[in-house]
Amino acid sequence: MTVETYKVLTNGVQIPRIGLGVWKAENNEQVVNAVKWAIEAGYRMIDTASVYKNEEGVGRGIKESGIAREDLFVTSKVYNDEQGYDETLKAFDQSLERLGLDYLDLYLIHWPVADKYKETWRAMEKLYKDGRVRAIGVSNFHPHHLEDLMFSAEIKPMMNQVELHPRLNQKALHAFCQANDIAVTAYSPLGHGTILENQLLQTIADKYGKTIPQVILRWDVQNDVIVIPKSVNQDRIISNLAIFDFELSKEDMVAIDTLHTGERVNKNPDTFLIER
Ligand SMILES: NC(=O)C1=CN([C@@H]2O[C@H](COP(=O)(O)OP(=O)(O)OC[C@H]3O[C@@H](n4cnc5c(N)ncnc54)[C@H](OP(=O)(O)O)[C@@H]3O)[C@@H](O)[C@H]2O)C=CC1
Ligand SMILES: O=C1CO[C@H](CO)[C@@H](O)[C@@H]1O
Repeated sequence: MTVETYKVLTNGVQIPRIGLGVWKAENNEQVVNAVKWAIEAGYRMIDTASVYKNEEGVGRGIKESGIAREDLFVTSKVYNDEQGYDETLKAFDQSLERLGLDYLDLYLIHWPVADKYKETWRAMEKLYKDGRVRAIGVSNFHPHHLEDLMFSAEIKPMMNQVELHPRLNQKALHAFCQANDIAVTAYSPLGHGTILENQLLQTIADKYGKTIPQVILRWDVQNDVIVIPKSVNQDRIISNLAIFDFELSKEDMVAIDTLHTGERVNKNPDTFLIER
């Protein structure tokens, strides 16, 4: 199975299959270097968020890399305390300013804040219609949130970014998204660094002469899931991208599916916002 390095979103926009995640790359110097190393290695997508407090570093990394803006796909997100119509428009401007960019490729509602996400979505639609962002979507939305949002939305979300890794394979959510033309991005694809040792994954990795992270990331792209592994280490940044030169067999894909336990490393969208 050949996998293109880009996926086409429902509105025709091309999104790279793999990008660099930068959550917890909080020190600006660290994020600047990670972004530059990633672009140098061939990454064409960076995933940040206002709450990561590193958009300025991401912007500097992009600028110092010398890459043409149109060759890069930049995602950011509106956080929970920034939601609402006017608040979202303002948060978007602030993200752009910190990034030093004049448009985003993808803007996401970070979490489904129950009493706010519909209003927030109207602002996302405005930003999209005004040409300030090339695609809009959500993150941490369960099917019931998506159904509720789509019921009143003028423009359907083009992306749902969710926690997804071998221990939480999100099969039902993915099927729901595919049926509704919503692409899926796996965040914490390496379980936030907790799925780096496993006998089954090691056996599969050895068979292909690859590492466990490469096997997991390849499993994602073969499942038509976009991935955004985070690393601030140059060797690991380079190695995580080396997933387009091998193919997992159907048997190995199914074997990886058996690792599902339903365990999360992040919060459950149904309870997180109640705690907020
Ligand atoms: N929408 C949302 O709510 C969320 C979105 N995200 C996004 O997803 C991205 C990725 O998720 P994240 O939770 O950061 O975790 P990941 O699953 O990407 O794991 C990152 C951890 O794995 C380590 N690592 C990365 N590559 C390798 C490798 N090849 N070998 C060994 N260790 C490795 C990193 O360390 P090191 O840096 O030292 O290499 C880091 O500790 C985030 O950075 C963020 O952009 C994440 C959480 C929530
Ligand atoms: O992307 C994420 C990482 O940081 C945030 C703040 O802790 C989380 O809420 C979110 O899921």
